[in-house]
Amino acid sequence: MSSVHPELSQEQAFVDRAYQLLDKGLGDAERSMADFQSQHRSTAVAIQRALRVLKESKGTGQLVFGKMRSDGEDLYIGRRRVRDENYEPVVVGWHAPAAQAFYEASPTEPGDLSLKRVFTEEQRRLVRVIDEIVASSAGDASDPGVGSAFSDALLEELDRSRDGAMRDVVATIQSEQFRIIRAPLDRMVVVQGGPGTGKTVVGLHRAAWLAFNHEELRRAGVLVVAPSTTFLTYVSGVLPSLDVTDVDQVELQRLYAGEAEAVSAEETDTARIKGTAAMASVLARALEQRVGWGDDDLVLSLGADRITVPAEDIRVIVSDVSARRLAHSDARDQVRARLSQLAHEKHREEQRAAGRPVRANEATIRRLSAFTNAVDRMWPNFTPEELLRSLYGTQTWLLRATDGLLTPDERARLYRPMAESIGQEPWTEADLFCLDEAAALLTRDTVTYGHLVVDEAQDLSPMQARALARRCPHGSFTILGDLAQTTGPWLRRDWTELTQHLGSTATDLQTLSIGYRVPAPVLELAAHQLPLTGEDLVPPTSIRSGLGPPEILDAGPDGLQDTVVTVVEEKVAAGMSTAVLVPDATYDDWLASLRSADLAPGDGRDGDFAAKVTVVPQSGCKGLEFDAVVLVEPAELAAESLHPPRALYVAMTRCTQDLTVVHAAPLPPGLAAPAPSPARGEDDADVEALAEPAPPEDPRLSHPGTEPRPDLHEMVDRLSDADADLLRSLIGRLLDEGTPDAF
Ligand SMILES: Nc1ncnc2c1ncn2[C@@H]1O[C@H](COP(=O)(O)OP(=O)(O)OP(=O)(O)O)[C@@H](O)[C@H]1O
Repeated sequence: MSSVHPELSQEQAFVDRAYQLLDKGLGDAERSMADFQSQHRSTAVAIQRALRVLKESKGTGQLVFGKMRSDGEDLYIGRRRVRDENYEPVVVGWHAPAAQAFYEASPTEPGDLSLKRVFTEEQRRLVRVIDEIVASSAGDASDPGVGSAFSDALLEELDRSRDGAMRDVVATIQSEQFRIIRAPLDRMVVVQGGPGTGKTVVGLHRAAWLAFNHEELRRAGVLVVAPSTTFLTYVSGVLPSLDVTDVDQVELQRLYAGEAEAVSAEETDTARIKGTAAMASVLARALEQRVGWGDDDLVLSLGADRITVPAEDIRVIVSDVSARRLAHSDARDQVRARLSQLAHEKHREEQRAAGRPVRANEATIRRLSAFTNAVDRMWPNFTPEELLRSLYGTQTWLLRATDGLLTPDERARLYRPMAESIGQEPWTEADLFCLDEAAALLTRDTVTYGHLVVDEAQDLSPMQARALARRCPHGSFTILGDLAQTTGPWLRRDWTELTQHLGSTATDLQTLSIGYRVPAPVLELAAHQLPLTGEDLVPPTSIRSGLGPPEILDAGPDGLQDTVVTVVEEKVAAGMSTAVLVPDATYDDWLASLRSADLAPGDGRDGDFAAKVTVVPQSGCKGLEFDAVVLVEPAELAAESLHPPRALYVAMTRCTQDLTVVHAAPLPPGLAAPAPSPARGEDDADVEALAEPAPPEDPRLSHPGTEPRPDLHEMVDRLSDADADLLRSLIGRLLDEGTPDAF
């Protein structure tokens, strides 16, 4: 622990002044808002939102977290820009170009800096000031071991106790991370890194950094996609604390914005079939098969008169419109217009030939119920839910739609009788992505973004990747993941196939190899699982020592519950946030028994991480972290997993300090004894069988273009000059966005 820094009180005075300026700016902005609000409600609401974000970000502290000196000039770096009364910058925002040198400099590679100082603040009081680089040490890289490259500021930050919510790391971003954060936008950046290497924090900081520095991106939108509600809850505080308002966050399962929600589970094999890219072709073909006309002419009655449209002419309309590859509903509009035009022509010809007056125009013809029935027959209207449930529930249609694309067994897995109503359909997660694909075929009006950050991407199915690709038509993605942590049905050896489904051609693969979370002895034990996968997978290098080697406790046949409770009590007494990580099958029992032991555990399934103890199901632990983890009955956990060594590797790498394994059943391989040497393992055959090459582009499945979103600046343009000026200055103060200068 560092002693009190000689310049602490001087730095405290600076921090005090920065807060005073910020408080004053906020007060002024709030007063101006009050005047403004009554006149322009919608704009005022948007600004209110920005104001709230600003207040929240201030609440997290660390308004000023660093200082650097270059050529004798000092520059303070903070969570956001602060200006003085004369509008001169006092603190540079972390995302501004001027702050770059702060992040690029490290103790071993100081660059032009003669001082890099990092502050830790609590409730506006500086509790620590650490000099990472000082003139005398700058450039001294005589000890290039792993430890020397990491500053005390980083190590102290990593040692801070976890409180169930991910924090931003603006004060201690490392140079290898910063390079990824500001990597070019015009390609897909894939970040591969083991557990705890900072992929999630890097992804979130990149989203904020890009939104701040690229106005066109703010207009087009930035979206962060999280793998689950639990995970989203865990990370949701980071972006607001980074002073960004223009980044949306959503769970993968909520991308589909239609009526259906996933309410049922299904067998992995069925989910896998629904996730293959072949399913996109099945849906496109299924829809095509509902389009057409038979051999009978269309006869419309107009009082005593008849209009006859020959079958042959109707089939020409269908094939012409089909050839245009429009969205199904747009095509239907065209079919309807062409059919009414043709029917009107036939009516005119027939009436003229019979010497009778023309009785109807096109609009009248379109109102005839026989006409609407005919359009429905040749080009039926569907919602995505109607299409998918009728396809699943109609054996003959399924047979035709899947012929040559799926095996009979795969087809049989898709069949399910229709529920009584759409609202009662047992939709599953995999169904949601089939519905999303169907929606794109039907209307192509998906909301799109300029950039997507996708976390835990190793588990994506091709159909999920396609849903993401539709939302990011320019292919500007940040893909975060770890191939070693795949726990679903999509095992992959590399990222190529997935990036193809995401529709990107230019890909930049970045690797993170430093482990910031898991203590080295814990990582060492967890890494015994890697050879068991049969893959050549390498764990990260941990920079933490934690509280020593993991403990493995044999609780005996009747002692499991008592042992777990005792261990949890010890960890909580030591002040550690503790997860009890259990097999899914016994989750409810463990929640109940820890409740009855008066431990007041949070329910990890609901993202309830505020309690000191949280029960977490193994299927929902990915991406999370706690000070201490008590891993219960690993053999059971392995037995219910698709890829046992990978599931154990994920579960064992959730702690920042301490891992205890408690078991009554015999331990699984790798925990009981050293793992066998790398060889073809149990997952190996699966990898080859399951990685699915991207199919050639199917012309029926094109992706939509970008729709720019209106933003605050556009709203301003619609106001009168005086209001616009007032508002511009407000936005400048509140959002600090679109900064023309380097600060
Ligand atoms: N530069 C940094 N400064 C401080 N803390 C950091 C830094 N980088 C990473 N961390 C911390 O390390 C921990 C792990 O980071 P993160 O969750 O982003 O890793 P991950 O690679 O996404 O892990 P997983 O693969 O398990 O999802 C977090 O607590 C994060 O705040």
